[in-house]
Order: sequence, then structure tokens, then C-alpha cells
Amino acid sequence: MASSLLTSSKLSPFLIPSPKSTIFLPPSTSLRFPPSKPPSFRPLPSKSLPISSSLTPNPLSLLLRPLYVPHRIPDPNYVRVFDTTLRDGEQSPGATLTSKEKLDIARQLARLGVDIIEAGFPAASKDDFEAVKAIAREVGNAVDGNGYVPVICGLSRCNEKDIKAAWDAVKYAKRPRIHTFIATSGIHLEYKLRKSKAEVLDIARSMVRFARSLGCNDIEFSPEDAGRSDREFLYEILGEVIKAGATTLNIPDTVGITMPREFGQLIADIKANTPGIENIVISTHCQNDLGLSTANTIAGACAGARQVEVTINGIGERAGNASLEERYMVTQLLEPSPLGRTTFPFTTEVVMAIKCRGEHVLGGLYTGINTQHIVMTSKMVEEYTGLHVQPHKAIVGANAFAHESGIHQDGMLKHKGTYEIISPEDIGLERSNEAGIVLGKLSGRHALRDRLKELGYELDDEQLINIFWLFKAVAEQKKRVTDADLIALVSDEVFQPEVVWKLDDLQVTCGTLGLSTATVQLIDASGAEHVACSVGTGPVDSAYKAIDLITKEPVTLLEYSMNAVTEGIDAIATTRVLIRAEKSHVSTHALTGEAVHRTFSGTGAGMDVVVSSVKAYIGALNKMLAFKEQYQTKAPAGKTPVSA
Ligand SMILES: CC(=O)SCCNC(=O)CCNC(=O)[C@H](O)C(C)(C)COP(=O)(O)OP(=O)(O)OC[C@H]1O[C@@H](n2cnc3c(N)ncnc32)[C@H](O)[C@@H]1OP(=O)(O)O
Ligand SMILES: CC(C)C(=O)C(=O)O
Ligand SMILES: [Mg+2]
Repeated sequence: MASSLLTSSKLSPFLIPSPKSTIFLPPSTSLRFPPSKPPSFRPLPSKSLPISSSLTPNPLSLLLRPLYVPHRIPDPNYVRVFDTTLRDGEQSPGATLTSKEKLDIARQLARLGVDIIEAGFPAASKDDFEAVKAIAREVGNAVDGNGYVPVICGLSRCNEKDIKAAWDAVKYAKRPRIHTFIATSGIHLEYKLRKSKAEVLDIARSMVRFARSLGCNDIEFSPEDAGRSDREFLYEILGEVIKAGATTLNIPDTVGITMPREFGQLIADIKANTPGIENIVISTHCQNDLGLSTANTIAGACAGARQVEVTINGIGERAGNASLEERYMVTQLLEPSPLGRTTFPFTTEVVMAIKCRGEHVLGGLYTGINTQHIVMTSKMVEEYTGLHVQPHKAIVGANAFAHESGIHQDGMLKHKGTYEIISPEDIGLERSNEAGIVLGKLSGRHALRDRLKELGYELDDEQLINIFWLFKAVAEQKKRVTDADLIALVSDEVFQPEVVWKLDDLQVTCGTLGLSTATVQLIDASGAEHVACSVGTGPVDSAYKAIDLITKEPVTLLEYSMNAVTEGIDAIATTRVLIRAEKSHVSTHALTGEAVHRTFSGTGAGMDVVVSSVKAYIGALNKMLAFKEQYQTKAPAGKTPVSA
């Protein structure tokens, strides 16, 4: 199906008619293919949506989403997104959420347009029961302008108490769902449940019936650890729960052990061998123990699953197995939180994979997610759980749309499709600069010129080359060169007066063991070298005194200030000095009659504070000397220019 604008008369009969005459058919991507297929951009909706009790109408919900019928999806290409951030996600060690936080996240998930929100495990605690109930009452009833409202789901073991609690919490929603599960693998039956297959089969069947008997017509059943379960037993138990009234069958790879092809085959086999399967929706639930959860989920969808269970930021059960411990610890050292590894498929990865490749390689699959809310949702979950997303994480990581090497930056400046397959606007990301360029030691001249232009500096080629090497020198010592760094470098290099004296070399010794001593070598306008040495009260004072010995221009230092323009140990320091010649040029103020002395300022920038200070001093001296020369050659006899 083409990603194009069609009139509503051409719509699939499964789609609810749009109030407007045009509609984006799925997938409405801003895919970046070569220029023959230019990216399409749509305006971003308003940013920073307030967290309020009323839901913002989701403009895409009506356009993309087929009518909700629990056991059947009218459009065979539509994939339901079941978000379990608030249930499996909350099982991440350390990710406990308060009821208010859960409610906030649920509201945001509704803005994102997920089809089902698994809000919690109501039997687990009174708090979780109340949180699920509150979500069901509010989010589960906030039907948006297009008729969209998420299904609110609660998880329960296969026992009456859990199922009753789940129902009592979710029943307030317009579309309530009970999700019940029981393990089916040999290892779980033998060691955990200590039950036979026949017993488990009987429990599953009777508990699904029980859930139906409560008045719930939307029942999801999961054979826990399906990835390691005996196939024949799976077909049998799934067939039985369908007969008992299950409307969605979720196939969990609970320990994340399957390979994508294997998981796809599992779904295909279930589809081919389970009696009555054509009357229900098949779902995937893939843990990430081998880092394959997203791949497995997509493989499952390709094999016929039409619901995908995912979480925001990939949070979920467990801390991982032994072989991953090492990586876990390293990540902990580098990052503020242990989410270096994810445990679940990222909602965003699965959704964006379907959005980007659904039409071309996934047989036309699409979802109803309004991807422009992705960034906001990710940030909210990060904030509330305290589990930080690693910078290099796909889609939502801080570096996902950043480009640091010169060749990439050059490509991005020429055409964004050269290095980006997704437009950041599509996920609601506003970049500080158009092409996502991060200046660093691998950047080239194109990127530097472009950034300087954005900052308002139009440099000629020679200036650019000078700045470029200075920039490289800074970048070699800093992780990132910021705008403030650049501005400091430009002012230092470009806005200097005509050079009379130039710093060639500087050596200082200072500390508590003796007097501060500086040796300075300056070059004069003719290129001759001059060296002097002096002691002083500190490294800057001794360097300034050494300079005075060379220039023989006695001055008074009126002001000296230093700022770290950027943060951290590798910050650039800018120094500003204000000097006055001892035999200063004086004039009389026209109004006050006071003597006005001409002063001269200079600035210097650099990561070495003494070098930065010396550059500032020499800059001020050069201004003073230039002024002196101008005055001596141009001032009419008997007149002194007014000082400033
Ligand atoms: C793969 C998953 O993500 S499964 C979901 C995991 N989520 C949770 O566990 C939610 C938080 N859990 C809890 O708060 C608690 O475990 C509770 C309240 C659910 C249960 O607490 P307790 O009653 O004290 O039981 P406990 O957790 O110690 O043990 C689990 C019991 O349930 C049984 N059980 C486990 N799964 C199931 C199931 N799907 N259906 C029925 N019984 C089950 C176990 O065999 C064990 O029974 P036993 O006491 O007869 O040996
Ligand atoms: C409860 C089930 C679906 C689960 O989370 C799992 O098996 O991983
Ligand atoms: Mg799970």
C-alpha cells in the first residue's frame, strides 16, 4: 500500500471514515530514500503537551485505526500495540512507580495512541489495584474526538482471586481486558508450578471461563515460557482456551531464548496447528535476554501475530543472565543508571521499524501510533522510573540523530537522507540545529563553516582555515565543541586588532616552592623574536611583567576577569583585561571637565588559563599601540582624542 494521500472514497472499508476528505494511508512515514522519493514532512503538533486529565485528540487515531473488536482486527495489516510499561516495565528492578506516575504515563500512552495499556497486576498490591482502577476510570474513558480510547488491561495468574482483582480494577474502562497466564514449559511445570500438563490445561481452561463469567468479553491468555514449551501441548492448551473464550493469545518468549527465525516459526506453527486460531488475535511478548526482542517481535508479526507487546524504553523484567553481568557493570560505571541493557522490545523500535519498513518489506503492516509523541513519552518514563536511556539507543537515545564525523556531516548538510532514515520530527524531536551536527574532533570544514554561519559568523576562507585548526586543537581535548567554545575561538582569532606583538612561547613555573617565574617569547611586527623572564606574585603576574620588559610600554592593569565559558575540567577560559598606558592619552570631558583616560581592552580564550590571560593582555597592548600610532600620525597638533 502506498504511503500517499487518497480521497476517503478509496478507503478500506475497515477504516472508520474520516471527517476530512483526505487521509494518510499507512504507513505515513518520512522515510529517507534517495531523492527520487523525497521525504514528506508534516507539521509537528504543539510541543510539551500539558499533563492534564483530558486527552488531546489524537489526529491519527481515526485515520489509521480499524474499529476495535476484541477477537478480530478488521484490517489484516493492522498491528495492535500493547504497551506493558506499567506492568512488565515496572518489574524492572528499581523501576517502581507511584500511582500518580502510572496515571501520568497512561495518559501519555493514550496520546501516543497505543491500542492496549497493560496498567498493572491488580492482585499484587492494594496500590497497584488502585492505580489500575484509576487508569481504567480516567484514561479508559477518555474517548478522543476520533473515537479512540485505549483498552485497559490488568494481569492475573490463573486463579480466581487474581482474576477477580483484575476485573474489579479494569471494569471501569470502556474497553476492559483481563490478561491471565500460566506457564506451559516443562521446567516451569515441574519446578515452579509442580503440576502436570493435564492440571495446567484444566486450570487454564477453567480460569478463562471464569474470567468470561465475570462479564469480560476481552480475555488475553499467555502460556508463559512458550518459547521453551512443548509444541503439541501449546497447540492443545491454546485450542482449549479459545474454546473457553479467550480473544487474544499472547506467545511469550519469557526468558528471551529464541532466535528471530525460531520465534517466527513458533508463531507460524501455532497459527497453522491450533484449532480455532482464526477466531482470535495472536500476540508476541519477547524478552530481551539475548538482545533479540525487537527482531523476534518483528519476526512474529511477519509470521502472523497482530499484537505486539512492548514497553517504552525497553524496560522490563530481570537484570539479565551471567554472561551479561559484565556489560551491566561497565554500563553502570559509565551511566547514571543500569539501563545499559534493555529487557524488552522498545515500543519505539518496533513501531518505527514497522513504520519505516512496513510497506516495503513487511507486507504492508502498520500501527496506529502517533510517533510524534515518542520522545515525550520516552522522557517521561525515563524521568519517572529513573532508568536512563543509553545515549546510543536507537530512536530515543541522545545520539540517535547526532552526527559527529566530517564525512557524515558534509553528507547531512547536502541531503539529510544520506545518513538518516527517520526524520527526527517524526518522533517529536526538535534538534538544536537542522542537520543534527555535533562538532567534535572528527568534524570537517563544511560542518564548522555551517555552524559558524548559524551563529552569525560569515568567515572568509583564510579565517575559516585558521579557526579550523584552532577548533581541531580544542576538539582533540574536549568531547564536544559547543557554540560557546566556538564564539570564544572566533572572537579570539577574528576580532583581534592588527598584530604588533604576537605570543610565540610561554613557560611558567608556580606553586608553593618558590617565586612564580615566567619566560615569554614574543614576535614583533617584523618577525623578530624577543625573550624576557620575570618573577611575580603568580603565573599571570610574572608573565605580564615579562611582557612589559619586552614591549617597554608601561601600563596599568585596570581590570582582569576570567570566565569558564564551558563546563567541566576541559572548559575554555576566556580572559578579559582592561589596561591604560602609564603615560595615558588624556582629554577633557566636554560637559564635566574631568580628565578622561583612554583605556584598551583585550580578550583571550583557551583551555590554559595562563595562555588565555597572556593573549588577552597582548591583545589590549596591540590595541593601545595601534591607537598610539594612529594618534601620532593623524591627530592634529595640540588636540588629544577623547578617551573611551
Ligand atoms: C513472567 C512474568 O512476568 S509473570 C508476572 C510477574 N509479576 C509478578 O509477580 C507481580 C508481583 N507479584 C506479587 O506481588 C506476588 O508474587 C503475588 C501477590 C502475585 C503472589 O504472592 P504470593 O501469593 O505470596 O506467592 P509467591 O509470589 O510467593 O509465589 C507464587 C505462587 O503462585 C504460583 N503461580 C505462579 N504463576 C502462576 C500462574 N500463572 N497461575 C497460577 N499460579 C501461579 C506459584 O506456583 C506459587 O504458588 P505456591 O505458593 O503454591 O508455590
Ligand atoms: C506474564 C507474561 C506474559 C510475561 O510477562 C512473560 O512471560 O514474560
Ligand atoms: Mg514478560
